[in-house]
Amino acid sequence: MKITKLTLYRVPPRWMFLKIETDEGITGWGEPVIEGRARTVEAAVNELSDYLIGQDPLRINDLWQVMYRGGFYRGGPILMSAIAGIDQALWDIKGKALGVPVYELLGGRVRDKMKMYSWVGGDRPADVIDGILTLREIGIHTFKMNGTEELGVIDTAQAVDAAVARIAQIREAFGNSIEFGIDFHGRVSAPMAKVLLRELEPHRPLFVEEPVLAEQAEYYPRLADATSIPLAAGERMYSRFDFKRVFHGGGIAIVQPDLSHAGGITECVKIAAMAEAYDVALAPHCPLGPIALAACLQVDFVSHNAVLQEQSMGIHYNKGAELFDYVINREDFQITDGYFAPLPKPGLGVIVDEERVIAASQSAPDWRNPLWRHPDGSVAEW
Ligand SMILES: O=C(O)[C@H](O)[C@@H](O)[C@@H](O)[C@H](O)CO
Ligand SMILES: [Mg+2]
Repeated sequence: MKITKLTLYRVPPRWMFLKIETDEGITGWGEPVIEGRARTVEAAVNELSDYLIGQDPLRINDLWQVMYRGGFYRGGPILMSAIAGIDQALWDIKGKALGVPVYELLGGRVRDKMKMYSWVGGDRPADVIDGILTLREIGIHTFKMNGTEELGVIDTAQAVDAAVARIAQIREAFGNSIEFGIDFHGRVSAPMAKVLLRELEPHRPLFVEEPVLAEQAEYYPRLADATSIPLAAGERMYSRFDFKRVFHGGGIAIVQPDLSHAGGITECVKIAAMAEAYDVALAPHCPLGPIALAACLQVDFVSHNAVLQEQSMGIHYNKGAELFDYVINREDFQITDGYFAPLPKPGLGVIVDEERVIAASQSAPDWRNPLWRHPDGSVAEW
């Protein structure tokens, strides 16, 4: 079998889908994108296609090494997202060629269902209570929300109290009938993370995500020593080589590699295995589309330490399209009492509505994340 063509579609809300065609009529789909830099990843995928056209798509490991090691400069969000989406599509082709879901190619399922969670509240974490009440109606009991708005490197007791009060309200309203993670979203400095973690401790969040920016990873062990709240990170780490420093340094209880940013299925199953060796849980990051989610689920079902799966239904970013709008077999993404069933179909398990993708790609927005500023006019972490 030979790869004949790569086609990219940028589609609302902020996703990009890749279709890889072969000379035997089998096509694979992937989702290579970095939110806010889709056009840059588009260019990277097009450059990498030089290594792919004419090659055997079933030799995923070799193609992965060629794409990664073939360039003198490697790693980082753009290149690893491009490789990720291509890798997803190659696994999709292989599964379809052999008539089995990808998890069968990775040794079969270690579990019968996979626990998921939903976002509540938006960029500025307001009315999370209503969001939780609505989602509980459809059997979802685990949530995630942003922990703060803009926060200064050193901020006020008032700002800390506002962040904590929101969380206290949730526990007051729901007790421990629900669970929730708090995403600091990299908005919190190391000194303020220590303050916030201490104040949040009594409310027992399931985890605190990105307690500091990934570039401040050396603080993870110190912050972990200062709190009993499990710390999570990973969406802004892009390969085993980024994660190995975090495993070695310690402090992170849950790693969250993004299947569309960290080199795809080939790389993320290896990151999951490294995590297991350090007794670290896996909770793949996925605020993106259905192909990325399907790739996550393929890894979840073969990873003993997979504990939670993010998905973007109702997320505040999905303006202009919802998670399953481009999926024909949405019934396969069965959620029962907050758990996904394994995807039954060959490959990644997603049947893409190509017509709808092509139509939507005509009006794809150039999504950018908001640029926030502090009251003094300086740039704030979003
Ligand atoms: O946990 C999450 O989903 C992420 O922090 C998410 O909010 C960001 O990755 C966002 O997609 C960046 O544009
Ligand atoms: Mg996050």
